[in-house]
Amino acid sequence: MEDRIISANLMMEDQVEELSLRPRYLSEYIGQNQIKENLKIYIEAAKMRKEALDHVLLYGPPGLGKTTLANIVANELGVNLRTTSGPAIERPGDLAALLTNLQEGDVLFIDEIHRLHRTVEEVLYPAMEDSALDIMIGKGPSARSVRLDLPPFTLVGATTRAGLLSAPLRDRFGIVSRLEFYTMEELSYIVSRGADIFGIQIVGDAADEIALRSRGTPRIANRLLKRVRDYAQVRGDGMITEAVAGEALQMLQVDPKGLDMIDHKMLNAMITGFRGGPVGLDTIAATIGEESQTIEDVYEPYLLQIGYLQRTPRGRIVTAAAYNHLGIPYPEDRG
Ligand SMILES: Nc1ncnc2c1ncn2[C@@H]1O[C@H](COP(=O)(O)OP(=O)(O)OP(=O)(O)O)[C@@H](O)[C@H]1O
Ligand SMILES: [Mg+2]
Repeated sequence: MEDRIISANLMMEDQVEELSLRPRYLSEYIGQNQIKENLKIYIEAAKMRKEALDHVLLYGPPGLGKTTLANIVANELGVNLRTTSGPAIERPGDLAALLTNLQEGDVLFIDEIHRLHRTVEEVLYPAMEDSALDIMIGKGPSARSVRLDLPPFTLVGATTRAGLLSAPLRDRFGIVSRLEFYTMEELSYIVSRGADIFGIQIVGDAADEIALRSRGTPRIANRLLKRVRDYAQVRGDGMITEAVAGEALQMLQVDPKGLDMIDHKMLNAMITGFRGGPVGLDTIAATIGEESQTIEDVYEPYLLQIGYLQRTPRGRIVTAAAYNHLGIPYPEDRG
């Protein structure tokens, strides 16, 4: 995948700054109000009962705040957080080692949990359900399974693709939350908060302008803010005015809806090559030279959300709204 300014994926340079921008408590976490409200109650109840919080599954497109929430859950509970990811756990023994090192009430965060190996996943079932670990001792006919007790813990799983989770795994999460794209107002607030943390001045209209182009995604809002900050420092006096923000965003080739070159390429290819669809995902992918999975996880969710694309059983369709945005006449015979 190309590195693009509005990519919701993490680039190296961002990782350090992400740490400083990342909210640490629910009170600093903007938006996702329903999820916050629920978590607040569950966390408080678990603390009152002095029990581990039920297992939590967080899912949604990249950059919406899953990792951030996992950290917050541990902070709010006042417990340790162990972080790992699906592909990082190669063998069942690796997971067993992680689990036996947990202290009572700890949070184990498994990112990209849909990528757990099957054999590893099976270790999780008794761990999640009974706080137990089944270990095989010996080999061949004399092999037997021994059950070890684990301290009660909370598993927080994150994934961009809940659909790929096996049913037995999904069913073992007591709390399942889908993160939604953020509203303009929320993103504008996130931008202003970021500017505060960076110690730069930004006018409200400029924050709105950045929010508008952030594809409902805090990670993109923060990244655009940083690029605009650079521009303001070099071309202006450091203050982010509406004019400075406008010029900087223009230079970044992100259009007023937050669409970039790749979105344009994809929509244009579907319109010129396939009369706007329906086109199968794999065909789109081949036409623009991207992977189907990247399109499905990263590019498409926002286009679906703003109603520029539609999913049908026969493939994706470009909507009239998208034609309109691109300034291309909508074919009359399509009603
Ligand atoms: N609710 C929020 N309020 C303020 N900032 C946020 C919020 N959610 C996310 N952010 C910011 O966006 C950045 C990206 O969030 P995070 O890493 O949690 O996303 P993610 O869902 O885990 O993404 P991925 O799927 O790529 O792992 C964070 O570093 C943080 O600065
Ligand atoms: Mg993450």
